[in-house]
Amino acid sequence: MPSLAEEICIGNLGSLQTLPESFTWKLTAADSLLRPSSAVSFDAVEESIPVIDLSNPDVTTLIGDASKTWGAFQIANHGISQKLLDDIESLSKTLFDMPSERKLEAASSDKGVSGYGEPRISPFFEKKMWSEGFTIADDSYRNHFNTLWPHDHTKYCGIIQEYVDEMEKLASRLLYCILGSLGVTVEDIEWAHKLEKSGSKVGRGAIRLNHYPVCPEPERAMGLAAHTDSTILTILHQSNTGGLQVFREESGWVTVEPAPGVLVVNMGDLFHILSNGKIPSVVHRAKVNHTRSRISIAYLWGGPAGDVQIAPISKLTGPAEPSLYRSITWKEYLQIKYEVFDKAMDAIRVVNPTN
Ligand SMILES: C=C1C[C@]23C[C@H]1CC[C@H]2[C@@]12CCC[C@@](C)(C(=O)O1)[C@H]2[C@@H]3C(=O)O
Ligand SMILES: O=C(O)CCC(=O)C(=O)O
Ligand SMILES: [Fe+2]
Repeated sequence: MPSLAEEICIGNLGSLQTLPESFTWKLTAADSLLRPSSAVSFDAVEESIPVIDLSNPDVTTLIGDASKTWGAFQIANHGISQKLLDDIESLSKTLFDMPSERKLEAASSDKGVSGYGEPRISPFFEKKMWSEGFTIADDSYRNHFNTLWPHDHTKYCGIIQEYVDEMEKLASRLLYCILGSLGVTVEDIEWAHKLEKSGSKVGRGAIRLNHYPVCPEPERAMGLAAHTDSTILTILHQSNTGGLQVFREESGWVTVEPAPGVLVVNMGDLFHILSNGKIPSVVHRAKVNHTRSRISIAYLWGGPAGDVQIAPISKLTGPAEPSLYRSITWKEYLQIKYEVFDKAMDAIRVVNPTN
């Protein structure tokens, strides 16, 4: 008979019959570091973020409006095949269905972010989150996949490779579209111009496979705590079970209902910097479920590879609108974020903005 302490392991949360104290969220300001006002409730309001058809001739206006008001939207007719979405979802299922000990063999090392484990934001919260996941941030996933699937790793690595290629193309297409709505062209940003010319083969992103097991007391638990993504933008595929909520000051928490083949797009902190504050980075979280486990796959896009500086676009700054943030590389931003978390944007804000 294992002791209670042994039973509570992130790899087998789904087998627990009661919610341990360490997983019970009280929704005080400490549970929602980014927007204390968002801590007030577990409930969501009856509103929804727009679904935008990418083949609509008004796509630029629609996407521009949604990213400015919500910092998030959903997309249909995005060109990602249903087969690829199904493939990566079943890869995730196969992984999370493994016994805890097997999954832990692919655990991320202390130094690395890649591999199996808790969400990266966990250390900033008092309570534990009801989820497990696998992060792909560099090529080390190939070794992990070798350990997890000695016979099938080539097939699974192929799916990841294809997913990364397709998502990178889609992410840059969305960037160009949102820039267009701000009256900016790719030529206005040196790195974006290079990216466009190279057919977006020089960008950088990460994938996070998230699994939220069934939970005995979903009302008091949290799958993934309120956060913003440290990206330019994130493209999220959620399985047919919902759980994602986005926060808007005017509305409160809004549930993003899953629909077949529809992807969610979130604006991240780097887009906020790039747009000199015109595009909000959306605060979002994942709730859990009593009867159904849930999988989501996030493609976190950081834009340019290498040590390229991301700065407010000069066309969007001027005497009346001074640059609000200093320039920063993605790597540097991630370092700051995982030192000071909710204060990361303040840490790079220009104190007395002049031009
Ligand atoms: C490239 C990134 C972006 C990371 C950190 C690193 C690898 C994993 C990403 C996520 C994925 C899950 C949510 C998040 C908030 C987390 O805990 O890990 C993300 C975080 C961020 O957007 O800050
Ligand atoms: O599971 C979800 O719906 C949200 C996941 C998420 O926010 C992330 O991976 O960054
Ligand atoms: Fe996120």
